[in-house]
Amino acid sequence: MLDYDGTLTPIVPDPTQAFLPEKGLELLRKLCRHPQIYVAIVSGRSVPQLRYFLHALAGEDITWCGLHGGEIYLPQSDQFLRQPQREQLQVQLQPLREQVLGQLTAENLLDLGVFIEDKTDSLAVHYRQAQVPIKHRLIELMYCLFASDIPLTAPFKLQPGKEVLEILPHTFDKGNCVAFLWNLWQVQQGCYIGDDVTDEAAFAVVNARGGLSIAVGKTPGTTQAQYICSEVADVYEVLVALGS
Ligand SMILES: O=P(O)(O)OC[C@H]1O[C@H](O[C@H]2O[C@H](CO)[C@@H](O)[C@H](O)[C@H]2O)[C@H](O)[C@@H](O)[C@@H]1O
Repeated sequence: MLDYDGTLTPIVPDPTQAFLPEKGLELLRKLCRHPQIYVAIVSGRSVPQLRYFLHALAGEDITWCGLHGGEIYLPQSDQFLRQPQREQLQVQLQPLREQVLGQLTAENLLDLGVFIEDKTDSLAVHYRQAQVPIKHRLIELMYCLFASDIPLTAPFKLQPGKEVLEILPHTFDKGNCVAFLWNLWQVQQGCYIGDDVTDEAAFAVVNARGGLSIAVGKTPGTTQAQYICSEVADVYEVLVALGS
């Protein structure tokens, strides 16, 4: 089970440009064709976005988990699983979307390197390209909104990531997603590789089930993962070892 951004592909300034290097594609293809391995991508991106970036793997036996587990496509049964309350949550997200957009516009933050990636069921507010004072102001605004307007924000959590704050339903969680796949596949030996705070929930589940957890770019003491790799190139070495 593999995270996408920062794990299979290096972090880049523009999220629309996070294409998978050819070597990563080759390794994933090989793993997908391995008779004893199930492959899943477990990402904060939506499933359609992941499949766009990885269109070269179309037709391969790969399970797609998007929106931090909020949606899962299982190719074996051709099933697209979504959270049961999805439509109601989309309706509840709309006034919060308008509130966030209104506040960012009022403070001109959208002209200063902040932008919203709208994933329909969730919003990612990116600030990688903003100056430090702007980042601080944005973070303050978002946390104040969540602390002050409980009726508006209650169905959602504010989840930090790499230079991003995501607004998403509480049930969208990589730990739940990994537990679901583990049970579905009746995994004997599982491995999860990820790089971000959102991957910690997945590490915890894998650790509790006796699997292998690997964090990318972390320092000891900052992650629950059992092992650390320093960069994406090291992840590829692990994939080579897993496939052989
Ligand atoms: O769970 P992941 O696969 O790691 O996805 C997490 C988020 O990744 C993307 O944003 C991050 O990567 C961008 C490209 O390298 C980078 O520009 C941005 O600063 C990072 O936060 C993606 O845009 C989000 O939707 C994902 O939730």
